[in-house]
Amino acid sequence: MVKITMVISKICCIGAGYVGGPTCSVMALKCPDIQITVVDRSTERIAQWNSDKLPIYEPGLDEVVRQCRNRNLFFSTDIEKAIQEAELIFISVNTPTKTYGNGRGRAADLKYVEGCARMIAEMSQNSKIVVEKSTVPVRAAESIMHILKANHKPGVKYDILSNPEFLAEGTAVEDLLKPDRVLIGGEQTAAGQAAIEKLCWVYEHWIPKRSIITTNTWSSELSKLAANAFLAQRISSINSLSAVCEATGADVSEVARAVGLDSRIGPKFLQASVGFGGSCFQKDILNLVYICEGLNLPEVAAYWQQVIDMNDYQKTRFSQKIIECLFNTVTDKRISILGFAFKKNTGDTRETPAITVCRTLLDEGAQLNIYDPKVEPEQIIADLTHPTVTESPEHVKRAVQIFADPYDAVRGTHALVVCTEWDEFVVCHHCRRRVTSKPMADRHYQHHHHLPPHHPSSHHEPRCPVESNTVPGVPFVLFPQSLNYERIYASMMKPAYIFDGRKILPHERLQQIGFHVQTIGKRLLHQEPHPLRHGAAAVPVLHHATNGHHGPVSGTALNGDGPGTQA
Ligand SMILES: NC(=O)C1=CN([C@@H]2O[C@H](COP(=O)(O)OP(=O)(O)OC[C@H]3O[C@@H](n4cnc5c(N)ncnc54)[C@H](O)[C@@H]3O)[C@@H](O)[C@H]2O)C=CC1
Ligand SMILES: O=C(O)[C@H]1O[C@H](OP(=O)(O)OP(=O)(O)OC[C@H]2O[C@@H](n3ccc(=O)[nH]c3=O)[C@H](O)[C@@H]2O)[C@H](O)[C@@H](O)[C@@H]1O
Repeated sequence: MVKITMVISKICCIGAGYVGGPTCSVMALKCPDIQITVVDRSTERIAQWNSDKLPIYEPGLDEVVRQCRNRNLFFSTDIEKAIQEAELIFISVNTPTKTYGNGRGRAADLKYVEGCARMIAEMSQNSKIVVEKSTVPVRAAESIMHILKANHKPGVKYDILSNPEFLAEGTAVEDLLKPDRVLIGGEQTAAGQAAIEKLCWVYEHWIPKRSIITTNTWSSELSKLAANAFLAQRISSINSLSAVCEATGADVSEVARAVGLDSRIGPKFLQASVGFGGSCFQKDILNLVYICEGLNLPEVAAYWQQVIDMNDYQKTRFSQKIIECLFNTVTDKRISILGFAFKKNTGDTRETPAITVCRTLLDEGAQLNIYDPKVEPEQIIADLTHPTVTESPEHVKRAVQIFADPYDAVRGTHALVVCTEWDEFVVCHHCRRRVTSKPMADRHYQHHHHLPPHHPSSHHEPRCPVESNTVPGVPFVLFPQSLNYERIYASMMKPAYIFDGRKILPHERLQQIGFHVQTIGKRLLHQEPHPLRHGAAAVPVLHHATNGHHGPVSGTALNGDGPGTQA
């Protein structure tokens, strides 16, 4: 190994997005001896990074930025200055799926990465280590090197490293502080190894050496695509089984638990859902498929394509189920969508499955009330009026209403659809603890049954002793808001439907309230007896009117989920 004679004192990161911003913030926090400047050509984005309202929502990020900003962390649009001063430059720009020309709809669009390479070549006056942080096709570093070498200047030398990012949105700060591994790929030459050592030195400020692994450049680039493909494949695998569960009476959570307890398989990423979203899984797998086709490996391409196809199937299947259960028509029905982000704890909506659900319902003539705690209303409208989603943006604007309060969103609607697993949808509205299972829901209900609903300003918040005694070690977490499904039920049209696209709600409890419940990977056919109400009948009896009645009343027993659902 080559000995390091110089450490890095100035870093520049091109791209102040979901990766560049959090990555450099945590790096600045942990490396106070390094000055880090994050640049972007978007003046608006940089202004937001320099303001009190950051352009992205990530738990814990505000605090990190507050500590480092204008100390050793800077956000700027002066790209030239930052490039010139830096010894090491991260390229952290977007690499979306191409929407034009060769490889349209599949290949990664490298025009922004190439743009960075050209800027670096033009502006640099001394040697640089250039680090691919963006997710790129395998051998992209070669193209970057071609551009840099073709614009050779005397005395200016470049080393290219691949250092893909594995953070997940919603847990970015946590992931960056304690990554499973940091991966650095470089050329197997003395100069390449020296560059690797320097980047290792930066990470070693806070990451144990054993967690920093080094490979050749191509392995590093491919490992990033492979990791995302494996993760997405697990979701598609469990989602494929969720369809089998619904058809047979198995419960996908039980299957996932049983399978995940095999230490060779492990429990993570086996949560069945309406489908995966996010800016990367689909784009990176499409890119992998495209690469395989280019390498004349059609069988390999088809194998990975199936992960995407299964995800599309799952999103469509869930959307169609909503329509079927609502008597095969949603025309002029108002439906509330709870959660629009592609996962909880982020305001990001890129490739969110909520778009597919909303588009399907809008195409069928439904009207939508949408609530998400973190997504900006303009973003929802922009997503749903995008040309790839609708040919009639004016119709969408008329049919969609965005709400800042979930109770306002559900009022008067025929159905409620959970598209994002936000914690506030699943905490006890009395004690604000997470309610995830039927026994837990029942304990909460028994304990709080006669208590008045919690008032946010109350200093005497009722605590649930049952829960705190039965789950030792579970941290007490307060959420700013929490949903009261009895109140929701009372305000909805009847029969009131819940479609839980995340399998997070306490379904039997909701059935007890009177809801018709449908979820992923579990058949919920029978309304169960209500053990907690005086003189409850063996089967709750629902009035089958469309409006006006706020709870189980005498009438015709509906033993199932209404016409149109599978038996
Ligand atoms: N979003 C995520 O959670 C993760 C993303 N990645 C990868 O990281 C890369 C970046 O992703 P995001 O941060 O989500 O993208 P983003 O779209 O949030 O941010 C990219 C930023 O780069 C800027 N930019 C583009 N070209 C530029 C140029 N020539 N000069 C200056 N600024 C320029 C854009 O204005 C934008 O602000 C992608 O390759 C993605 O696949 C990797 C891991 C996680
Ligand atoms: O390259 C990237 O962009 C990143 O992509 C994912 O991170 P992210 O997309 O932010 O979030 P995930 O937690 O992976 O969730 C992706 C989607 O899968 C869904 N999901 C996840 C897990 C699960 O068990 N079931 C499931 O449906 C989520 O709800 C979400 O819609 C990877 O987890 C990161 O390691 C990677 O760096």
